[in-house]
Amino acid sequence: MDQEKIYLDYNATTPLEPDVLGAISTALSEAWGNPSSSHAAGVKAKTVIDRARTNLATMVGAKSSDILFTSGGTEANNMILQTALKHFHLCHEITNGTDPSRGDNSDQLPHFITSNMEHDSVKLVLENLAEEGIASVTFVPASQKTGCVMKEDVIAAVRPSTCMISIMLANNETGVIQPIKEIFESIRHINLTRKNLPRILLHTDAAQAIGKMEVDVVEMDVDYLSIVGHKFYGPRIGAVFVRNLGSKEVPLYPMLYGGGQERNFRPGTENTGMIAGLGKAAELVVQYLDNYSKHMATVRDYLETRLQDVFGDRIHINGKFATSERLPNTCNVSILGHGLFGHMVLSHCDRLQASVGAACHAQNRPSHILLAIGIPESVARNALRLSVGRETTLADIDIVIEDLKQAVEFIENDS
Ligand SMILES: O=C(O)CC[SeH]
Repeated sequence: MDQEKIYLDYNATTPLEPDVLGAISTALSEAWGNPSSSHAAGVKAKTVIDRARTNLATMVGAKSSDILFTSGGTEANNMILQTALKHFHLCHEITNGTDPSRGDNSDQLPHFITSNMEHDSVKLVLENLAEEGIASVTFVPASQKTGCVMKEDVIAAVRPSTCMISIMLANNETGVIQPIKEIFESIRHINLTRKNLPRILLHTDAAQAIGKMEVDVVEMDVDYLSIVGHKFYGPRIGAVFVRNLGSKEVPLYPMLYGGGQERNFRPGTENTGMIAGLGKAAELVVQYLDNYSKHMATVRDYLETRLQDVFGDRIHINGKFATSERLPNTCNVSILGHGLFGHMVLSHCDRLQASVGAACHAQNRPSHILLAIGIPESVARNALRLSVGRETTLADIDIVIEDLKQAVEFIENDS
């Protein structure tokens, strides 16, 4: 009989909390009206949506009028990046000629600054804009001493045509938390001194951070923030925070045109059921974040202790830096040894369900994110990304450790 699987891939996706499922089911059965309709059925649906919007705003310290629902994180990130591109062209004269110090026309194009560790829904958007000659992009390498993008390196990358800085709040593979508040604070000072130049807009993708650590848009002083429901036990839709949405200072341009929903920023008849679920997931984070993060940290730390107990100095924790913070639930670990490739070890585990890196990346080659923070290829290709959840127990970890032990022994005896 198949033994119960132990899921340690919560950074890839999470199950719905039962209360979230209940909220979705109730909304689908009782608030099915068109939220734009003025009759009772429509008003009922709109009320559900407004309550969800308020819960999301509370979760990130925002005004509810600054929250917009999207189909997910990919749409949120694309919308924000495309907004910066359009805003550059709509609002700023492009300086003629070139900057001699650069010897090219890169200052004629909107310039983006990001890190070399972003999720593909930021990385590939910017890579494509650069390849098509529509924008110029600086991918600031993370420090190999901290796993973080350094403020000084971001500042050094700023040029007159810089229109946006987009850096994720916490990395999905290593869990390393980026110094967003510090970086954006320094850029705001630069914005104050820039005359007749594009104001540098500030975005962070908070997909992996929400539900695991405090996320406060006022404290971080961001202009935009991306929210992804299925990373914090919510449904697979998302939302964006836009500071003072509708103001000229922080613009937002629609990628879709239609019936005027979401104040014309994101038209399309609202997905009331999923929005209700997202709102409930946010409500639970507001209520229980401290418990969630403490529990996950306890379990993750126990996991790393047990790994070291069993595998000793063959264990390399990828993304653990003395001066950087990590998400409480993430352990990126390599078991050193010939043939112990991450995907091989996982394929010989009977009970563990995890990944070697981002679910949307190939699982049979070293992660570019680990290589980017200086993990040697021989270590990176043995990486396992283990991410614990709200329900993960110490007993689960004991099972996982035994599973990994037998998988490693099998591979080594077989080689
Ligand atoms: O697995 C992840 O890290 C996110 C989905 Se590509």
